[in-house]
Amino acid sequence: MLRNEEIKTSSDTSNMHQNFQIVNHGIPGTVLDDMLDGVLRFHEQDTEIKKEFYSRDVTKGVYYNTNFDLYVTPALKWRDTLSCVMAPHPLDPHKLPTVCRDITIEYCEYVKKVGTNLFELLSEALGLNYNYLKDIDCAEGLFLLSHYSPPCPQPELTFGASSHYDSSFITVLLQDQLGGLQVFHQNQWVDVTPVPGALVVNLGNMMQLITNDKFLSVKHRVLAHKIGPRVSVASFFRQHLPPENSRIYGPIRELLTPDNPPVYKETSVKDLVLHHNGKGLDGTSALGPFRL
Ligand SMILES: O=C(O)CCC(=O)C(=O)O
Ligand SMILES: [Fe+2]
Repeated sequence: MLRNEEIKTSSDTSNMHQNFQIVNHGIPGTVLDDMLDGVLRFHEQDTEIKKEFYSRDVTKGVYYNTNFDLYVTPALKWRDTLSCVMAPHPLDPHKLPTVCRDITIEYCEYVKKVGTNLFELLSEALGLNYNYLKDIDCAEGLFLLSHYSPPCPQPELTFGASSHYDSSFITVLLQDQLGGLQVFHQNQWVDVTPVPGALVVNLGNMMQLITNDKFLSVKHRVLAHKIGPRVSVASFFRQHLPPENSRIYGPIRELLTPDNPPVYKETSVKDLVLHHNGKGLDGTSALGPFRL
């Protein structure tokens, strides 16, 4: 696991990295490889078998489709995705595709631990008790997206994922070695070059909202490739469209001062996700309507 100093401590969070890679995360390399293989196995099955999982109903625990924002996005992405709602309610394992069932469950158990550790470190980096972010349920929800981008004949015409911010508190991302992920940093797109065995961590919109812009969510995208396929697994720490009475989040009171008044309204994860999904991956932050 990364050490606290690597995230930056409470006295200096002004330049908090919005995106970083971690190597000592405790997940065995074989588990990472098996997870990527599992995703490949699922997507490379016969269409007839995958059809069983095809749906655009986001209230399902497991669903497979292409471009979740198909009907609103200005341009289509070169990517298919298997989406699995892994937590807070345990998913019935039988809902998961057989070809990647066991490894998905095993990988998620590890990722939950990584997420818990990260929320402890991020709490401390904010100058809060290490339990703070866990206690407000940031680590409760886990929404897993297993992406597959086939080789693309004209990669200059599309993206693996167009420019966007994640709606999560944090996203733990496992990518294969092909590359293509970029973050927008100091006014330019910068490659997040794959490091064998590493996980990428992105800060998402919900983190930016509760920290009142102390931690900013990272704008990122994935280029399409002539070669491939490219496989990646994004673990979103947030609840997935929870019920109406879900928890309300606003800027953390302990971080506010007369010089740092709240800049966001209180909102539920559900409202933010609905707005995010409703506008699609259009390059803008979903936080706009939630700003005061
Ligand atoms: O495939 C990747 O590397 C990134 C995926 C991503 O940004 C997402 O699922 O939000
Ligand atoms: Fe993303």
